[in-house]
Amino acid sequence: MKPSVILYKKLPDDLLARLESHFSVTQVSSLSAENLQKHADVFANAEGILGSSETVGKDFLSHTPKLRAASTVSVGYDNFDVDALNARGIVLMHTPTVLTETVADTMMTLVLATARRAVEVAERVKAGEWKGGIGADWFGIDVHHKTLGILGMGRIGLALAQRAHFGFNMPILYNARRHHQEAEDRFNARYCDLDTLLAESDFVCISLPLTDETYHLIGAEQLAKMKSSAILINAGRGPVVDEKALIQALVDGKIHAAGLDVFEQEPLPVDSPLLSLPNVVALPHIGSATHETRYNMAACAVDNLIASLSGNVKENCVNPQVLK
Ligand SMILES: NC(=O)C1=CN([C@@H]2O[C@H](COP(=O)(O)OP(=O)(O)OC[C@H]3O[C@@H](n4cnc5c(N)ncnc54)[C@H](OP(=O)(O)O)[C@@H]3O)[C@@H](O)[C@H]2O)C=CC1
Ligand SMILES: O=CC(=O)O
Repeated sequence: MKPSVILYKKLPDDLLARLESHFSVTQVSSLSAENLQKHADVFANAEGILGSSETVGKDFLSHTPKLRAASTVSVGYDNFDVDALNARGIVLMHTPTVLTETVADTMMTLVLATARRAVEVAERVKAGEWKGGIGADWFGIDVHHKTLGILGMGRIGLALAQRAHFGFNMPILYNARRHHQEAEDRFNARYCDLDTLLAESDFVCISLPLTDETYHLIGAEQLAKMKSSAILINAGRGPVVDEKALIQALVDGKIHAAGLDVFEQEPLPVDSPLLSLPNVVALPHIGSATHETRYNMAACAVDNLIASLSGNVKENCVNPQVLK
């Protein structure tokens, strides 16, 4: 008999067929309490789950006594209680690498859009305000040759550094837990502590995961250390930045602008003050959202679930210690 798995995200037809050739698949709309109750038998027998964004913690695990593997269609896994998975010996698989270049493109989009005020001035054109030669109130600031600071020099940070160094001649500063020789050799990136990065960067770009250590890493104190001409870009996770402090810094002119793909609460509430600030570009968490990359992520997640439930894991495992 095929192992039973629960799918809580829509998949393209060919990938669904691939999943169904290995497993007995039950598709649910979400992992809500309502669905857990409605499909209690299915959850009780599930050996694997595949989907994204939903919280998988102790409560969920109490409904899935036979679970052996979880496959998330994302690289970030802060929505999983990894300690609880480890305690049960459940393998957690994710989708690094396939999305790296696309997310770096999104970060560069935010750098350019905020510096050149692309969204704001395009709105003014649509509103019929372009009536003659434009004046300084339409101008932005240069990106090329400015200093780009990267918080988190992992896969995405490295791909961003590549774009900034080769494409825009930008000096690169970075901070991570360790030095990254590849970034220093290929992009002439300079490792520095957080305070130095904040003080010297024209763009502070966050490509960090959300962990206990990175929660509110950027708050009022850190924002005050940035140049008043600097721009903050966050495509890591919303709670890495204290959003209230960010709003205050933007309102007070402590920093010049912000480009955000992630927020403390998603979807961003329609009454968020961020939405009424002209110097904010807010994207709806589209870091990896291209047709090609989302397909590749889904394919990777399907392969990850097949590999993990057949005891054939070679890559993309968050907690390899449970495999031993
Ligand atoms: N907006 C979006 O749609 C997307 C957002 N993301 C987010 O981006 C994150 C990064 O992805 P990816 O680059 O693949 O991950 P990596 O694991 O390759 O890189 C993470 C980097 O963060 C650094 N880091 C972690 N903790 C700390 C800390 N406490 N202090 C300083 N540096 C730290 C790591 O340091 P070290 O190298 O020293 O270990 C590493 O350089 C994801 O976890 C996810 O949250 C990812 C994809 C899409
Ligand atoms: O935020 C997206 C991810 O893949 O992580």
